[in-house]
Amino acid sequence: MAKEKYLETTITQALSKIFRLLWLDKKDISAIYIYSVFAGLVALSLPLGIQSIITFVMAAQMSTSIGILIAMVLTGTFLSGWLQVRQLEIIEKIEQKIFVRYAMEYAHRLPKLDISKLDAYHLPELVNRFIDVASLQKSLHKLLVDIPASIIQILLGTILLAFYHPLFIAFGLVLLLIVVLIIRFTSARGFKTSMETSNYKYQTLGWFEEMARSIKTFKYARDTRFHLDKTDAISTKYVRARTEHFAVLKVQYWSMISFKLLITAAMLILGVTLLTQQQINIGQFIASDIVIIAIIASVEKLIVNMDQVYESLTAVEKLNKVAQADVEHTGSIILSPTKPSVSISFEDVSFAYHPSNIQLKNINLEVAKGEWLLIKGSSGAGKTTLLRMLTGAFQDFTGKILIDGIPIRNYDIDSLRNQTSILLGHQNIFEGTVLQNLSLCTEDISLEHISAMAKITGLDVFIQGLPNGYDSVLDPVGKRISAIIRHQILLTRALIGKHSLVVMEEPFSFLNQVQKDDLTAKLKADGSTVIITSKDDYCQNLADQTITLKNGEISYE
Ligand SMILES: Nc1ncnc2c1ncn2[C@@H]1O[C@H](COP(=O)(O)OP(=O)(O)OP(=O)(O)O)[C@@H](O)[C@H]1O
Repeated sequence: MAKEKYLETTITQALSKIFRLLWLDKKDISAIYIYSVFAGLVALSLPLGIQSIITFVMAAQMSTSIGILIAMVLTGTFLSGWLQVRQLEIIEKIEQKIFVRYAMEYAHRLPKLDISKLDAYHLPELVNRFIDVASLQKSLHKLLVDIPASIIQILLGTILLAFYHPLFIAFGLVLLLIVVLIIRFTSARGFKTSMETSNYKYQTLGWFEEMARSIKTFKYARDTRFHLDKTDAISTKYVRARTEHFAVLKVQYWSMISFKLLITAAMLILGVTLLTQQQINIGQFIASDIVIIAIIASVEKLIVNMDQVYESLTAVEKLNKVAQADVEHTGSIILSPTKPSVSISFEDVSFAYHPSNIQLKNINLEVAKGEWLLIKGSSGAGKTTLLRMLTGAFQDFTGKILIDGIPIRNYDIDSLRNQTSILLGHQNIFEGTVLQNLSLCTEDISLEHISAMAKITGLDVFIQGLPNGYDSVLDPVGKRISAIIRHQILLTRALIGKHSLVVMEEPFSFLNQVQKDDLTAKLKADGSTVIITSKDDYCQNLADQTITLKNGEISYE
């Protein structure tokens, strides 16, 4: 499991990321705030209306004005409810958009991720970060509605109190300043601990995924506690991180509670003093109390929603781990689809996955158009690495790799891969129908072409035996199919389309003599340049050249 690298992100950077995300919906969000201000004002009209009603009642002035005031208070209540529903509608729309935006970003970016930079990660584990869309959606409501509404309510309430006596506002502002300072100085730590908590959450999830993936290993293992011990170790770290996070939240909660206590005490004492000194009347006293209660309710809302701020910042950070991960480099030259073959040359090429361990050393080779190159070598010699270089997967090699005399880095990577028939051990079957697995729903591929390729590899017999033929659904990773069928599916997939270059790892394994001959005949007829690895003696006489790799170097022994 790769260690999370995002602990270094500061809260300011995280805030700017969430700001950039929300900026996309700035119109909707502005509407929410406009509604918030209106809702705040309407809510405050309530105490003013009640104050007037009490003044009328105290003065024993039962007139039609009371009826109008009551109607106004009721209208205000209805209006604030309506504004709330409008806000909810907008938030719902933004939440839906965020889901779709991230889903599309993940789908678009995943196949383009820079594999060389993500080597340390297990991608199926990495994409677990998508579940943070739900955390973001959940906290978004608090972030956009509840928290701003509370802040607006507190500010407006404090301003309104100033109309009763200027002392109210001075006191309120000092308290607000204290709260702001406490949040300012504790939030960086709060974000850091929130990120740590989240890291351990994903480690737990990643570990369960790993256990599930290799379930048979654990099932058939001798009496072991390894799975429990490891889970226990991660859970302990999670609990420790969470306790630290909660400690930060507690400081913030207590500062809010102190604010609440102080404002209640001060306002009540001040109110009673002003009332007894007859500086305010009973109606003003009751109204100011209603405002104070509203402020306290808002402070309480802030307290309970405090952790949601961290949750949303952390969620965006996690989601961006894939949504903003580096994508692979691509050039601008389109490899023409009309070329039947290409020439390949490696000039003094060296490559290392990690600087300390060079996998390919000073490779020099020339493959003319339409030629076959067979690469041999023992396990770990660098055969697959050499083939992968031709797919444009790695860019940070030294030396030159030229395709038709043009550096491979200059080619548009999609056009290069469209013209290359690729069969590598890293490819796999995904959960979908046989047809989807073969064609990946490429539009310009006919079923006749697909079945012709399936006939060459011998896959047609398997498909004909399936109850739903091409529409039969395969398990993830092709779990319930045999190794030969798996190979035939991947080989057929690689053959589909028109290619000027064929890059294949062990294409002939599992095939019977007829299938081998059919495959050879097809590749020879196409006239493509073919670069393959094979342990099969069958290939010996097919290739125009054969090289043997030994520890990443061409061996001339
Ligand atoms: N993604 C990777 N990150 C780091 N090292 C890697 C990676 N892929 C392969 N290697 C290492 O590079 C070396 C060459 O591996 P490669 O897969 O190219 O050999 P190979 O000749 O194809 O072996 P095999 O026949 O077993 O597939 C090995 O030491 C391997 O451990």
